[in-house]
Amino acid sequence: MTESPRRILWFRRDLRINDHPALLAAGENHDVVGLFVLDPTLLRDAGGPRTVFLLRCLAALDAAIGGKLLVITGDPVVVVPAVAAAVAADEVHISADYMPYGRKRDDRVRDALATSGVALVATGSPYAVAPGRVRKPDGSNYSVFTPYFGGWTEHGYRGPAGSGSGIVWADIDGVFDPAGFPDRVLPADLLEHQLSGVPNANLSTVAELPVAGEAAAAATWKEFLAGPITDYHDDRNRPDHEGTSRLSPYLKWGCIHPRTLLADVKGLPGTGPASYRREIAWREFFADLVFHKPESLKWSLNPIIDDLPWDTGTVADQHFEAWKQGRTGFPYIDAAMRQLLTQGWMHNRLRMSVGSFLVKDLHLRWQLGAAHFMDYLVDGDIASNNQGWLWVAGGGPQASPFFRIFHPITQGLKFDPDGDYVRKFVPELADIPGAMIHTPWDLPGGPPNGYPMPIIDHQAEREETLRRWAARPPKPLSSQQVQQAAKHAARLAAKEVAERATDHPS
Ligand SMILES: Cc1cc2nc3c(=O)[nH]c(=O)nc-3n(C[C@H](O)[C@H](O)[C@H](O)COP(=O)(O)OP(=O)(O)OC[C@H]3O[C@@H](n4cnc5c(N)ncnc54)[C@H](O)[C@@H]3O)c2cc1C
Repeated sequence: MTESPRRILWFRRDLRINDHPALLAAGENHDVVGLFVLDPTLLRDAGGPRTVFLLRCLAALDAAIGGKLLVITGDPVVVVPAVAAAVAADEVHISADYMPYGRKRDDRVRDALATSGVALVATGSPYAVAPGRVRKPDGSNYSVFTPYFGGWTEHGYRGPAGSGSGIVWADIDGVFDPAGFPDRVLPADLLEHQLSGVPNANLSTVAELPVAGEAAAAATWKEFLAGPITDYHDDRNRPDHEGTSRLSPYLKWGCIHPRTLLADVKGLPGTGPASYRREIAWREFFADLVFHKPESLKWSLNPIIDDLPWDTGTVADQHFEAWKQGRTGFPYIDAAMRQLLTQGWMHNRLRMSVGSFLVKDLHLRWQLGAAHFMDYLVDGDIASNNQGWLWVAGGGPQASPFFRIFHPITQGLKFDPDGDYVRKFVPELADIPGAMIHTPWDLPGGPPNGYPMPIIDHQAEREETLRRWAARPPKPLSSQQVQQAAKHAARLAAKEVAERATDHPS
């Protein structure tokens, strides 16, 4: 045992030192040991861009705490108690995890620590309002965004937790025996990604990942606050503008906390900051939905969607491949799919359009698209991604109706009117001026430079989707559903256009 009391801050999706309630709790009258566990189970499902970005975030965190971050590969149920014993810590502090895997893991780690009298203490979460907190007056959870947003606003959230600069990072040299931890990963390996020994780690990456870490997150946010936020309400729908904050990868790994963002936009005039706050609430709403309905990570909550006849076989496989590679022959769709491959990111409007294209033009299951997104998105977040796909596919409680089908050409003409977005990611078409880029098959001689002809006829596939929907297996409605449908129809008749325009995650 050593003289100075120590606690562990087990970092997970909170890779920062400021506005970090769990870190402040750990550091109260104690030196803190920073620990991150590279869990092979989580790495198995993480795509290359996300894993590489994570490693770079860890390297940045390590530098920020004077090179004192312990990174160890293994099952947290084994690693966390072993490190607690090795550094003689009496408590392990965490930001609570609300996703299904994280909740179970934390329960197991709590039990394992308890056998040696060490407490697992949770303070805060990756959200401004933790999942499960916002409830209807009758105690049930919300399944539609607009009322949730009202409840979330009424519930309120705390201000930022303050700076972590006063934390004393424990000096464990001479206490911690590295020989007992052969799976320790050194900072240099994090940066260089020399992690061939880490089970399941996918280190294939894309060329253009954002700069990682807390300082980069703060700089990105500052830049957004200094300008683009003013026009965010309109610009967030324009993939040809740099109109969104690009904070999603940082929010994913907790390099910045939504509480900080919400505090900074509070009181700012205009529609931009108000819209931004609403988008942050979408992230919280989706986490809340998954908290209450973890099964929605795999299946549609409306079972009719999964029961529809979906395409399989050779042509379906070819279509899926063309979609993944950005070679469908629809420039707006292909630009987005190529942005995903080269930047590990895609604009929200395009996430909806390419999703609709996969599900309603190619008749492929949403789960295929969700998995491909998780392989490539640097911001890949299980709750936002799956609920985003459920929204697109009409499979969630808060969803676009299945019969709403995005048009792959008119969406491009509307949101990328001069074709600048397409031009950036589809070099074969770069010489086509203006809006003509969206319909290259109309050019004399067809699409240039080997760019493909459309792989499907949108109008025909749209009709096919509607045909399959009309022929869906009948499912009798309960009397409660009949009443709800009648109320819903009356409400829609009153303000249909306005409701549909605002009640979708864009
Ligand atoms: C099919 C589909 C899959 C998606 N997968 C993910 C994912 O894996 N990870 C992810 O973070 N977002 C996902 N989104 C939501 C959204 O597309 C991204 O959050 C957004 O594009 C990130 O860019 P930004 O940070 O510039 O967003 P901004 O417009 O600047 O928004 C600020 C923040 O608000 C949150 N936000 C904005 N829109 C949404 C939304 N529709 N749903 C949930 N949160 C939102 C994000 O945290 C975002 O960083 C998905 C959306 C769809 C339709």
